[in-house]
Amino acid sequence: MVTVHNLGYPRIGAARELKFVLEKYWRGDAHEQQLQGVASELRQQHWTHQQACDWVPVGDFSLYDQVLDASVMLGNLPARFAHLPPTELATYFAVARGVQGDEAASACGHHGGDAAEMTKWFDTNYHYLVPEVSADTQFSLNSERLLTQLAEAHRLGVRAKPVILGPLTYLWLAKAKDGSDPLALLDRLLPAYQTLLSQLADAGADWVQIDEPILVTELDHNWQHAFSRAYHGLQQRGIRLLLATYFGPLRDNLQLACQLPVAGIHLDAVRGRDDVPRLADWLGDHKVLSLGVVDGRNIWRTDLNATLDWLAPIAEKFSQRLWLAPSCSLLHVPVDADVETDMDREIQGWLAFARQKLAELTLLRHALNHGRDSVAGQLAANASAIRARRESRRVTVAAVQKHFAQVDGSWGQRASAYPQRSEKQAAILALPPFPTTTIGSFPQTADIRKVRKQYKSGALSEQNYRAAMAAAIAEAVSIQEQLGLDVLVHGEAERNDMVEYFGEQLEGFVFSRCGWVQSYGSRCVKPPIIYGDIQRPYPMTVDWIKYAQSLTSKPMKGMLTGPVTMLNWSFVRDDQPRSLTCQQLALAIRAEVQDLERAGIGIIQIDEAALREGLPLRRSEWQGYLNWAVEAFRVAANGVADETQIHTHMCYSEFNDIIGAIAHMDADVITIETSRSHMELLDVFRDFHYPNQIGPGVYDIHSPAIPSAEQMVALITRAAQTIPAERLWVNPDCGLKTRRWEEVLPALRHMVNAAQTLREKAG
Ligand SMILES: CN1c2c(nc(N)[nH]c2=O)NC[C@@H]1CNc1ccc(C(=O)N[C@@H](CCC(=O)N[C@@H](CCC(=O)N[C@@H](CCC(=O)O)C(=O)O)C(=O)O)C(=O)O)cc1
Ligand SMILES: N[C@@H](CCS)C(=O)O
Ligand SMILES: [Zn+2]
Repeated sequence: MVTVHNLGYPRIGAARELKFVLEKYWRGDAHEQQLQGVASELRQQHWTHQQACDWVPVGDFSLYDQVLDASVMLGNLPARFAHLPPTELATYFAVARGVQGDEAASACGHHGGDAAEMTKWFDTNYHYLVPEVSADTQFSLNSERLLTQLAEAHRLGVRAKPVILGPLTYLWLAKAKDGSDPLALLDRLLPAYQTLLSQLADAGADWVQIDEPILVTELDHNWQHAFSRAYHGLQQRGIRLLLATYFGPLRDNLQLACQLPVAGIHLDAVRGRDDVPRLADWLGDHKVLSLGVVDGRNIWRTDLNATLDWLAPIAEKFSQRLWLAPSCSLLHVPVDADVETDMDREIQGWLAFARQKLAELTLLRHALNHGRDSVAGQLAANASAIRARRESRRVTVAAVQKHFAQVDGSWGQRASAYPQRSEKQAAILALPPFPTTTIGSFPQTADIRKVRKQYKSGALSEQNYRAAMAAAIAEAVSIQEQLGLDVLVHGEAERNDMVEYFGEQLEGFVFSRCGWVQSYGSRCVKPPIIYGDIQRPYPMTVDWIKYAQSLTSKPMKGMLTGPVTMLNWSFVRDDQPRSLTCQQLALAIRAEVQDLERAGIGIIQIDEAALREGLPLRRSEWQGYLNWAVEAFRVAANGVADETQIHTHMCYSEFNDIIGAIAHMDADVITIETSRSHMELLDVFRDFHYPNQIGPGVYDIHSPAIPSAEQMVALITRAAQTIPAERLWVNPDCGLKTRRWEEVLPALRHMVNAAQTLREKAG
């Protein structure tokens, strides 16, 4: 008998209940009790959604982030919060969001309240809070949260499988500020895990899922050895460990994984299917083989008949030792496709969100345990949905294919090299030294979002909606003129999201109404769905940018999202290589770039905020990705005359390994995140002799703190020691959409003053 289990469930709520109560709580409009009440209701609801599973994850629910939960459980909070009670909610949110202003002064000392660093969870658009460690770190177990949730689940009759982050992955995710090696802390960490497992056994847990996704990355000998050592130390009477790996194949770590003394192994059989024969051979006679056969990273229905054909011999061999699951936690997909009644019916029929994915798994279980005939009707319905998608005439568009066939190497090439282009651009733009600009978005105020909601629900006419957006743009332009910025932006008021906005206007995309996916904390994104060939039926931004330009004599930057970021932040069709879909996106963006140029816009920014996160988890595969990703950017950007200045923006701070690819993008100007690293990041640009212009961020937009002009002068002075001053721009780290005007106005005023000071100093 095959078993079905789940690795993790979306926790934000189908109607984003958790987001709304969290934000209420943070505003002081809800008590802790109310927050915990909603959280508990959500857990119950989610367990109900999963009740058909034989094992249901418990402990995957988090009020903010599962890695922060692990840090709290292991008693490892950043030292600057050490004086706060470690298990209190106020401490938890202080680490997640920082403690500001007066609160910081009283609670944490002058600058002690900075939030923990946030970064991408593997190759997803989810962000976790980075554990901070040092050579002195000590761990002490606080398992109350997990044990309470386990008791709650048991009370409700849930067949609970506690989920914990494994010790190696925890240390791998951690950053040591003192330069020490986090792996050296393993011996200090393991006793906490041993005690935890024994407590879980006492609390009646049978299986424990222990997540070690780093097993799908290239691990050196030290880490591989540490796995053996750790797991030999974690054997515990009365508890069976299911070692969960996901986001890729095990490959060179497969043998290691098979040799670990655990009771079962979960493999992502969507991305790691080629591993299955070896895993099945090497696993041994007693271990459970859990196969993630339903894609937890995408929203397409699974081809159940093909999956059954493939699974049948494995089920025969493993019998009750075969478990089925999604490939990874369902955190990365929305909750329910059935509520998407506004969506094109045909395409809705091709989709499976979290609830539908679990239903697919139980159907597979039924077919394997009781024969396919017992679910013949449902399997036939699945087959017809799969066939409908495969044969749909809406997926392939002849005009796109024809356009695509015309692309040759010249499309990615500017007419002249950077030195010639920059002279021409400088002559036209006549910008001062240290030109100031911003990254694109201005605060998305509650008013702006409310107006959009009214428009989308039909309560506001298109004319009135556009008038409201025009007013917001005009205000943003006027504010920038008053501030004295050199290159202006329109502020992106009309955009719900930098990816969704463009997807909504392109053919080949569909949109969900409620398909929210958590990005971090209470923040969510609604990734567009790419189902077919992509075309741009009409210009997407030209009217707004032209309007903004008409309000000022200063240069107005056109503002676009690049093809690689569009791809990486969407749910992408799985019937052709991602590189091909990316090229189609590139052609659509290229057409927009050329239309902006024709409309007289002389500076165009193409954001590639997600270029780096698309890097495969294994380094050996990086170059292949970078080749097509950079070429897609070049095709999008380089169809313009030398006089048009192309900017790109990347809001992350790790360029060391990809600087060659960044240089090959050949944008005239790149704006990057640097303020937190105090410009250290620029060393790599210097060492590489990066030739083009750079705008290193001088204002950390993730913090509500308002940097002074002096701080910004110091940062740019530091930057000028690394990069020639004539190639430096002055700008924030990223867009300002999540900030409030009260923070943005003084910060930008200081930024303009800082540039002025630098110009005076330079004489
Ligand atoms: C730069 N980042 C982005 C990533 N991915 C993207 N796709 N986009 C990004 O910008 N990944 C990396 C980072 C992640 N960072 C963020 C930052 C901020 C958010 C965020 O603020 N998300 C919003 C939702 C944004 C949105 O789509 N808004 C819509 C709908 C607004 C809405 O919810 N309206 C309410 C009613 C509001 C009212 O009445 O006042 C409703 O419909 O009920 C819009 O503006 O129209 C969030 O709130 O979570 C995400 C990732
Ligand atoms: N232009 C976008 C980039 C974010 S990465 C913004 O300013 O919000
Ligand atoms: Zn950014």
